[in-house]
Amino acid sequence: MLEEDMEVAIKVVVVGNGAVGKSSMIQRYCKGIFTKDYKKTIGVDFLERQIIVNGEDVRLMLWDTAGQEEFDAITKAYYRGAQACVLVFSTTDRESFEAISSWREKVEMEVGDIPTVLVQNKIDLLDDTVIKNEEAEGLAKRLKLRFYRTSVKEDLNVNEVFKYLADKYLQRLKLQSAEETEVVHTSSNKIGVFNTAPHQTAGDLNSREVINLRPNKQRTKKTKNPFGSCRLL
Ligand SMILES: Nc1nc2c(ncn2[C@@H]2O[C@H](COP(=O)(O)OP(=O)(O)OP(=O)(O)O)[C@@H](O)[C@H]2O)c(=O)[nH]1
Repeated sequence: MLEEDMEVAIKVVVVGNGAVGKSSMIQRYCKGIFTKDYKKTIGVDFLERQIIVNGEDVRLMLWDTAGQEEFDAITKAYYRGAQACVLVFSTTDRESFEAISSWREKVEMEVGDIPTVLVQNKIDLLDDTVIKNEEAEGLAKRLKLRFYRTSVKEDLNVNEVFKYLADKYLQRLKLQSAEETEVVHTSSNKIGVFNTAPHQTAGDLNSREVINLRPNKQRTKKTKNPFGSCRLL
């Protein structure tokens, strides 16, 4: 259990070629709607949703980045600080599948290794697929990523994608907390050893053994408003 009355906020970037369904996926997840119209994302957009994962309040901030290369310079800046990533390609767009590795590199260059998931969207159009199942699964294996097939249109597997990422992020956070506790524990043992030197004062010890407690989690105060779970900012 993490601290009470605190909620974990996770910045998630959704990336992939144009028209694969990134905006639609975020809209489906945060607003529960799907539209057939294609409106190219200019730069970056963001929506958020609060969920409970393993008893923890989690606020997912979903950043919708433009898939068109012309916006690359703008979108890259928004990867900074991202804590999880969704890589999306479309069942009916071969190029979007082949571009996945380069999208991953772009994100990794900015934020390193963060919880990431590979998503094949538009599986309602499987009859027109241009990517074999083995190819998609092979890519996921090569990149060591969990793989989901979604249809934003039919609302298939969208919730699962974000739940998995939140869960994975929380696991890392807990592991990190445990490691920090371990560091404090080890240092305090060392202070005990120093105590055997008769002329040392507490001040001396503190100046030698500095214990760094880093608030390394991005958290916000818990919102009590039950209607605040989905907002357009
Ligand atoms: N059949 C089908 N169409 C979908 C699905 N998801 C999205 N679409 C359609 O695909 C088109 C592109 O969707 P967007 O969400 O705008 O794509 P995007 O990836 O955000 O595109 P950019 O903003 O250019 O990066 C729209 O016409 C959507 O209605 C799906 O699961 N199935």
